[in-house]
Amino acid sequence: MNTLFPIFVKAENLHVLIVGGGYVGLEKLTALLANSPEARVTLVAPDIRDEIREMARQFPKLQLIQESYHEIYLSSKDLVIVGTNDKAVNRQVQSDCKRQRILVNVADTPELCDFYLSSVVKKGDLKIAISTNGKSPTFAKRFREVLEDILPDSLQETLDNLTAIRNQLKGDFVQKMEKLNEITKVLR
Ligand SMILES: C[C@@]1(CC(=O)O)c2cc3[nH]c(cc4nc(cc5[nH]c(cc(n2)[C@H]1CCC(=O)O)[C@@](C)(CC(=O)O)[C@@H]5CCC(=O)O)C(CC(=O)O)=C4CCC(=O)O)c(CCC(=O)O)c3CC(=O)O
Ligand SMILES: NC(=O)C1=CN([C@@H]2O[C@H](COP(=O)(O)OP(=O)(O)OC[C@H]3O[C@@H](n4cnc5c(N)ncnc54)[C@H](O)[C@@H]3O)[C@@H](O)[C@H]2O)C=CC1
Repeated sequence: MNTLFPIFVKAENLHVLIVGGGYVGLEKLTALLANSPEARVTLVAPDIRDEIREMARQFPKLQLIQESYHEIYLSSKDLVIVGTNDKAVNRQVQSDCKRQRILVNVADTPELCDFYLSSVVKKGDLKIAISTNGKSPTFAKRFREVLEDILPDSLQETLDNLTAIRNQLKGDFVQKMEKLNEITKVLR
């Protein structure tokens, strides 16, 4: 059974810690900032890839710390993503996070994750997150590409029109809901 509960997080309201500055750190950082460029992110690692240093120049809320992980860096963090090449460090970060009740993702170790990153389809304001319950991230990536191809760019216009109608509708909640359900029947 797939028991994952999907939510959409306002990452700009959070302070995220990324532990590890290699390929995995870069991948997760890119995924985070592509969706939430205003998120406050601290990345800690003794070796930090040049691409990450370049990103720090573009994203003022990204702070780099060239040090090894220490529990002190969990202070005032809401969410942690760890992907170092040292399994003992990854496990240490995970157990420190659990003790402090901070949600943690250990990039290549599903059993240590409180949450997974998803493949993300974006068409204007529409955002679809895809997960395979950890079964095949590659399938999630391919399915994202399929959805990106078939969703028309005009979708944003539809959403804008529906927002305008939504804002103009009079009546109580139930009346508005009925009207919007009626108008959107053509989408089925
Ligand atoms: C459980 C999860 C935890 C997490 O990392 O959050 C996880 C775990 C693992 N990934 C592994 C490998 C790969 N991951 C990717 C890609 C992505 N992985 C992502 C998410 C997740 N990966 C979470 C589950 C998501 C779900 O529920 O479906 C995506 C969707 C989001 C993102 O990371 O941003 C992003 C695609 C973004 C996009 O393009 O849309 C590729 C393909 C590629 O990079 O081209 C490969 C290589 C091919 C392959 O193995 O499939 C391995 C094996 C490591 C090893 O062999 O050592 C593990 C560990 C394991 O499975 O045991
Ligand atoms: N690169 C990939 O696509 C994938 C990698 N993996 C695994 O994920 C792990 C990380 O991979 P990469 O990012 O490619 O490795 P990498 O070698 O490019 O980077 C490792 C990073 O971890 C940091 N690090 C090491 N000890 C640390 C500590 N004590 N505190 C903080 N940071 C520390 C290093 O400074 C470096 O920035 C590896 O074990 C790899 O086997 C798994 C799946 C895919």
